[in-house]
Amino acid sequence: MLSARNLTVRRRGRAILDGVSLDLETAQVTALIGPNGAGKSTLLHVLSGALAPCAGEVRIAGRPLGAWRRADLARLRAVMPQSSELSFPFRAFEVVLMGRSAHAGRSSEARDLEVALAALEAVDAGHLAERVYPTLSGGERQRVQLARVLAQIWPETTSETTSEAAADTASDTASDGLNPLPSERLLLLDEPTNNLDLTHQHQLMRTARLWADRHGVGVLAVLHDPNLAALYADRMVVLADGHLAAQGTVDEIMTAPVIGRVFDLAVTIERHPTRGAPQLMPV
Ligand SMILES: Nc1ncnc2c1ncn2[C@@H]1O[C@H](COP(=O)(O)OP(=O)(O)OP(=O)(O)O)[C@@H](O)[C@H]1O
Repeated sequence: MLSARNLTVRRRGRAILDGVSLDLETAQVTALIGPNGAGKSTLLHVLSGALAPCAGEVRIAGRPLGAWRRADLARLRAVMPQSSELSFPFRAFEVVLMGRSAHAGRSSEARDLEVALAALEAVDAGHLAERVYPTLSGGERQRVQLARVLAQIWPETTSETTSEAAADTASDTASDGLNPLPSERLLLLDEPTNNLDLTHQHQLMRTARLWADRHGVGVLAVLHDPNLAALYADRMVVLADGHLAAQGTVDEIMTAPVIGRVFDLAVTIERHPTRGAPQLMPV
């Protein structure tokens, strides 16, 4: 779905991303982990097209990022940045409706509202719909922002209005009218669990998992908690000092040598008692 090759970004003469290559597959959740300053947000900016790399290339569905029309790209992949400040007194549902702007001319106002409200329900924020966004808590805002990106890539074939949306995603047509858009979608999430309480952290990751499994969405999430990542992700990509330190399945990455080397932390790995996923403990 997405392939990135040899991405390099330099700032002040320093490579903050240095020759990073990765692939994101449909229907998979990939966790991007690494120490502070490793380059995770920078990589997400480059993958989303918000930042042009000094070298390297990103392709989505085989097409270079720059060759996509903005509106087509916006219906294919949604990006949740690390923070989204809004000073205007928008109501929460209006913030979520912003995610529907990519569908202008293709979707009715009624359908957009239906999707926005369903997306809020999907992140346990239906009760916040009428609240004024700047008055929400950090975690409440975070859930509204997640609803916004879900609304942006919401499956279009059904009028399903629950968090378990449609079982099948529509094929769509690019605005050049020639090439069908791939039916799969991408979600790029930068530290989506910031400010979320324990319950909502797990709920967010369950939502990411559900969208990967049910709708074939490829999810990349920057996460600071490897244990949370290991419970929900298929793969982990580890950045350290701008370099790709490791990538692989959760079992390949959640090992004492890899985690110890990257985070400079001695750990032991245990299995989750019921789910079997590897969980690390500092020693
Ligand atoms: N515009 C910039 N100018 C100079 N340095 C920058 C700029 N943007 C980022 N950096 C530096 O690049 C490095 C990577 O930053 P980035 O925000 O991508 O890291 P991160 O892995 O997301 O960190 P964190 O986990 O702390 O959020 C950091 O050392 C940061 O200070």
